Amino acid sequence: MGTDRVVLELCDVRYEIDDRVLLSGLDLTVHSGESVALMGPSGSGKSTLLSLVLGLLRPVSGRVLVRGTDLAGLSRRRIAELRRRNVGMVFQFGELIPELRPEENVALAALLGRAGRSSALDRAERLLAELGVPTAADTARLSGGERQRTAVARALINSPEVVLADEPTGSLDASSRDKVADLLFDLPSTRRCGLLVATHDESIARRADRVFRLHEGGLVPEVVN
Ligand SMILES: Nc1ncnc2c1ncn2[C@@H]1O[C@H](COP(=O)(O)OP(=O)(O)OP(=O)(O)O)[C@@H](O)[C@H]1O
Repeated sequence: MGTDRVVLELCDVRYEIDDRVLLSGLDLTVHSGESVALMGPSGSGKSTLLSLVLGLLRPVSGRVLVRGTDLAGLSRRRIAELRRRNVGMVFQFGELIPELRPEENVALAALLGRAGRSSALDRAERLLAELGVPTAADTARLSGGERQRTAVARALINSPEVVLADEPTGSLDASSRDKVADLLFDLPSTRRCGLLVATHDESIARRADRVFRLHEGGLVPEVVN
C-alpha cells in the first residue's frame, strides 16, 4: 500500500454570501485512505464547503486544491474536467435520472469521463453487482438504499481520489442507513480515496477517522473515541 497522499486541501478559505461571512480562515486537509466528517447546524455552510471543493463556487480568498491542483487558476471547463476525473459526489437523495436504468446512470458518469460506450456499461454493471444493486431494474422503483448504492457506484466509476457525500444517509431508514454507511466508510481503505462526508447524524460522523464541526466559519476538531 502506497504512502497516503494529500488529495484535498483548503487553505485559509473565506466565502461570503450577500455580505454575510459564511466561511473564514478555514483550513482542511484530507489524505487518501482516510475519512473526514463535517458536522454543523443547518445553514452553517457544510454544503457550501462541498461546492467549493467541486469548484461550483469560488472562494473570496484562500485556496482549494484537489490532488495538488489549485482550482483558482483553472477555467470552468478545466475544473469540470478535474471534477469528472478526480471527484465523486453522493447527494442526499441519490439524484439519479429516473428514465435511465441504474447501470446507465452509472455508465453516464464514465462516458462523461471519456470512457467508451461498451466499456462504460460493462464497468457500471460490474460495480453495481459488487455493491449489490440489481441492474436492468427500473431506477424509479429502487429502494432508498439501492438508490444510494447506485449513487455511490456512480461516484466511484471514474476511480476518483476524492469522494464527497452530502447527507448521504439522510433519506434512509436505520437498516439501509447502516449498510450505505458501511459501504461509504469502507471506501478509503478499499479504494484508497479520501472521503469527506457532511452530515447531521452523530452516529454517521462517529465512523469517520476525523470529525470537524463548522463553527463561526472555521472547522473545530471533535474528539473521536
Ligand atoms: N445561493 C444562495 N443565495 C443565498 N444564500 C444562500 C445560497 N446558498 C446558500 N445560502 C445560505 O448559506 C448558508 C449556508 O448554506 P449551506 O447549504 O452551505 O448550509 P448547510 O450547513 O449545508 O445546511 P444544511 O445542513 O441545512 O444542508 C445558509 O444560510 C443558506 O441559506
